[in-house]
Amino acid sequence: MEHAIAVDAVTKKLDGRQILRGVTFEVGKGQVFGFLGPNGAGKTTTIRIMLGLFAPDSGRATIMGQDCGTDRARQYLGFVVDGDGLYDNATAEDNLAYFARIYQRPASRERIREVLGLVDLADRADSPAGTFSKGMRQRLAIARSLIHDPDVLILDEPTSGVDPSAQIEIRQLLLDIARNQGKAVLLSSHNMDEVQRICDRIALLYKGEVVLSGSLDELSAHMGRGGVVVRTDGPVPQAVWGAVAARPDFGLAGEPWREPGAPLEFTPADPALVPDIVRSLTEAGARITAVERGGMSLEEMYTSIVRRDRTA
Ligand SMILES: Nc1ncnc2c1ncn2[C@@H]1O[C@H](COP(=O)(O)OP(=O)(O)OP(=O)(O)O)[C@@H](O)[C@H]1O
Repeated sequence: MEHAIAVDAVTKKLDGRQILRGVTFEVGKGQVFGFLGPNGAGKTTTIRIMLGLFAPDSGRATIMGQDCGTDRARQYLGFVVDGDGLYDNATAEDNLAYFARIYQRPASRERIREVLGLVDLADRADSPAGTFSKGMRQRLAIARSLIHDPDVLILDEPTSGVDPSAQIEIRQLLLDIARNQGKAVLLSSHNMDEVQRICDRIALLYKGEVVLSGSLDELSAHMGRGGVVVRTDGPVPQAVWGAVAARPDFGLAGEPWREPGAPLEFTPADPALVPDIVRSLTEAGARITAVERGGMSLEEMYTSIVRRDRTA
């Protein structure tokens, strides 16, 4: 299947410095893709290449199979980067009409009202953008990026600086755009919780390279090494942890007796050992309240990679 966005071994030098060192990732239609990385990792440079503002030194970047930077690629692409780019004195409707003309796809009044409805601003069509809250401006900017019905949407920190309830609305909108309209949404973000909530897949860029990529479920299970977390009712008595610590194949992690009330974490040699772990704990007198799969959160994955390297 053709990828909506395909970035393949892209390199880029700026001012004699190697900024991108072979960046590769793909985004499919209907997906929300999280593009992550610490400051200076090269996200904006990669986004500029996708928007056609920079050409790669080597490698290839395409939007719906068309080379980034070509008019054909641009027609498939909507974006909100570097602020919302709205005209404060123009009404919401006029802002959209203006951008539709830039895309050489003049939009009918019906189309403009339809897109404003999608971002829940239909009743503010005649209000100047300057009267809108930050969250409403961001939704109007997203509407603007959708006016020519692109297949791909690229958003740089779309919820930065908006209040929590407006963030929820924007996330819901992005999910709707991907799931119900089948568009590919690439979202750069420093907010791991947000990415974990709405993204299907991620790429973590670090020092100009993708150091982690894939579906969040797979990454979490893989980096958590298939472990399990067992929660108990009250502190774990010595006899209980002693019973499971005596079985190296159970893979008891840490020293639970040092932290009264902490859950017991295991990375068993074989997932089939989980019922044996539960039985051993119960027989030793533990009152188990929950057994959970112990994958890593995205934030834990991110910090384990970035911190590990910084301290190396
Ligand atoms: N036009 C330019 N000329 C020279 N160097 C640049 C240029 N643009 C960016 N850089 C450098 O490239 C590196 C990567 O920057 P980039 O903006 O792509 O990172 P980023 O991942 O988007 O970071 P942030 O999260 O802070 O936005 C930085 O060291 C930056 O100083």
